[in-house]
Parts: sequence; C-alpha cells; structure tokens
Amino acid sequence: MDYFNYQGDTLFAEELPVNELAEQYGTPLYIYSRATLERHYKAYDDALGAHPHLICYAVKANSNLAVLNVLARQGSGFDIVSVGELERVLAAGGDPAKVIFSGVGKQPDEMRRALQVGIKCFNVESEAELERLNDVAGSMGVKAPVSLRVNPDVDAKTHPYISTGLKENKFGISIDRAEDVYRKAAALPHLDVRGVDCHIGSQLTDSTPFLDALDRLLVLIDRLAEQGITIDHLDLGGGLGVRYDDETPPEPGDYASLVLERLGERQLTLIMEPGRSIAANAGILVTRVEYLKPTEAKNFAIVDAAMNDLLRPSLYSAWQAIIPVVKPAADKETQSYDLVGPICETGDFIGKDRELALEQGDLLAVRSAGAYGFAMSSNYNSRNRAAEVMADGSQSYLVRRRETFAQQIAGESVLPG
Ligand SMILES: Cc1ncc(COP(=O)(O)O)c(C=O)c1O
Ligand SMILES: N[C@@H](CCCC[NH3+])C(=O)O
Repeated sequence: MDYFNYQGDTLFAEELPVNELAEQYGTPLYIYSRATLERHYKAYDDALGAHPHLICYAVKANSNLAVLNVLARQGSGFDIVSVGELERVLAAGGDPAKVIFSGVGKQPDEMRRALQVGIKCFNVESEAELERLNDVAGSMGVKAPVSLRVNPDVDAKTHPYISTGLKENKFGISIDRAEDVYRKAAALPHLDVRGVDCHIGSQLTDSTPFLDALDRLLVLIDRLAEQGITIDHLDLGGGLGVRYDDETPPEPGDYASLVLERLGERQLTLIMEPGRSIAANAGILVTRVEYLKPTEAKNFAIVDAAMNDLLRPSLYSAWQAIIPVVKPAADKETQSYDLVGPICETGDFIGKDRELALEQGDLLAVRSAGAYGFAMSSNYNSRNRAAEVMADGSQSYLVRRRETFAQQIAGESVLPG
C-alpha cells in the first residue's frame, strides 16, 4: 500500500503531481512519501502492540537523513552496519540507545564510537569479533552489550545473493557452535550478554523460513537459560519481502502475530530490523525518455536513469514496475521496449520487454524504488548522483540536492609537478 496513485491520467506522490516534481527538480529523481514510510513503520509497531518490542529500521535500505528523521520521529530504532550509518542516525535525530550494530567486519574505531554514544547492542558475527569487542570495551573501561548473530542454517528461498542464513553464508555464528560461544561471551569480562539475533535473508515472501529459524533460536534460548545465561531480547532481523510484481508476502501484522504466538510465556523483548518492507514501496524513481531506438532485434528506450542510479535490475535481474507518469491516450499503440540507461554496459537496464506507448521526452516512474535504490547508487561513468525529494501531503522537500561535478571530484587531485 502506498501513496503513489493516479489522479486522472497523472501519477501523484501523495498530493503532488509527479510531472511537476520532475520539472521542478529534474530527472533522474527519487521521490519518497512520508505518509507511506509512517504507515509501514506503524504496521509493525501496532502489530507488536503491548508486547515489549523495538523496531530497528535497517538503515542500509535507504539512509537519506530525511527518511531516518521521519522514522526517528515515530520512535523507530535503527539497525546499522557501519559507523557511517551510525553518524547518519545521530545526524537525523535518532536515539543511540535504540541502535543495533550488525555486520561481519566491525573495526575497532567503529566499536569505540558505538560504545561512546551508548548503542543498545552489538550483533556479534564471529568469535574473533567477540574478542576484539571485549578488548575495545576493556580499553574504555566499559562493558559492551552483545547478542550473537546465530546462523540457523535455514533456507530463506530467496535470490542467492541475498540469502544469509545458510551454513555456507559468511554471516553469523553456526547454530551448532552457538552454545559454546555464548558460554565464552558470558565469561569475557567486558561483555554483557543481552540477546540472540538472526537475519536469514531479504525479500522473503513466505513466513515458514522465519518461523523455522525462530523455533531453532527458541530452543537455544531455553538451553542457555538452563545454564544460567539469561537472554533479554530476541532479534529476528529484517527480510520481509514486498510486492514488486505478483509476490504475496505476509503483511507485517500477520508475520508479527505468528512470531508473538510462538514466543509463548517467554519474557523476551522482540526486535525486528525491517528495511525493504518499510522503504521500498515508499519511493519511486522518475526518469525521462531521452531517445527511442528501434532496431531489428528490439525496441530500445534510452532513459536518463542508469544502473548507477538503480542497480537492482542489473545486479539481481530484479523486476520493478515501470509506469508512465502521464498516461498516454487510450488509443495509442503500445510496443515492447527494453528500457536502458546511458552507461556503457550491456547489463545497464532498468526493465526489459515492457509493453508501453512511448515518445521521446516522456516521463516514467520505476516503482518500489525506495529501498536499495539511491542507497546502492554510484558515480559509475562519472555520472552525478540523482536528487531525492520527500513528498509530504501537498509539500515537497528537496532532501538531497542533485550532485554537482565539483562534488563528484571533490576528494581527488592530480600528481604534483
Ligand atoms: C543484518 C540485517 N538486518 C536487516 C536487514 C534488512 O533486510 P530487509 O531490507 O530485507 O528487511 C539486512 C539486509 O538484508 C541485514 O543484513
Ligand atoms: N540490496 C539488496 C538487498 C540486500 C539486503 C542487505 N542485507 C536488494 O536490493 O534486494
């Protein structure tokens, strides 16, 4: 459910005509909807209701300060994977006491900064990291709050690049080793064991793998309790999928109810780290058709957005809906188009085989682009990165200016002499 709908023939972002935003801010342009972000956050928050819980939005999905700020105002916590994400949360007014730090490669200075600002918990992903965190906390004279990210060896049945909970993945500590590692963590003097964590993958469209992972973690939690290791919180990570095409992922509310049922009498605070299910359908990418290029083999529409702006189609062959910003006349004939960007790579496409009625200069909107869109953008082919706008009712706010060439080369220099 989102707030990008047609009024008459024109696509609106909340109460704003998208074609006018494109004129005002230029293209390619990311447009986010504040009301959609809030609605998605509330879907989780309401579903978990009176049960002690914390929703830690996964910053990696969309780390624009305005997005983080909208969520922080709702009371959201944040799941981070780098000190850069931590600084963004702080700059956006997020509460460090609601921050969870995940990721397999935390550096000592990242740990130090997180301890200094007082984050809620570190999700530790290896034994070596446990020791490093113990050393860093010791050198600061504090105790670090920790969860172990347990790899439950569950198949998330998603794209192999975004499956994280299998034995062969680099993430987490094998569930077979978890009890031993918890004992070790409990014995280290500068660590404070607080939770159990897992995150089995992204864009899951079925609740079964989540529940299988949960069952395994609950067995672990009960065994740890028998050994006197008490766990305060259970973090189930993110991963709930969204509808890009015809997928029917569980609603956050249904998923949360299933999880709460399984918890039974256990006094565990529940943490979730949703990224995509909050941000994806809260954003579109608007692009303009530069050229139509019919060839013997195909009709190409060359648009001004490219794989540097939206990598998902190139990287995962991901499918995202592409719709006209202003609907063409009903009798205008459609043709099948490959929508490709200006980048010098055959893999530079936004969509393939799309039935559209196009003319040079038309505006198109790529749906579900609010998550892993701008966040994964780059300067490849020395393209300046796109602008980002937040729609809020009948107001629009430029929340990231279009990058300039001067900004693009700001850190570079030529050799002297
Ligand atoms: C540790 C962790 N938490 C949360 C997320 C967010 O996942 P999603 O965007 O699928 O909800 C990710 C990314 O997959 C992650 O790696
Ligand atoms: N970037 C991926 C998701 C990765 C999830 C990060 N752990 C996507 O666009 O689908």
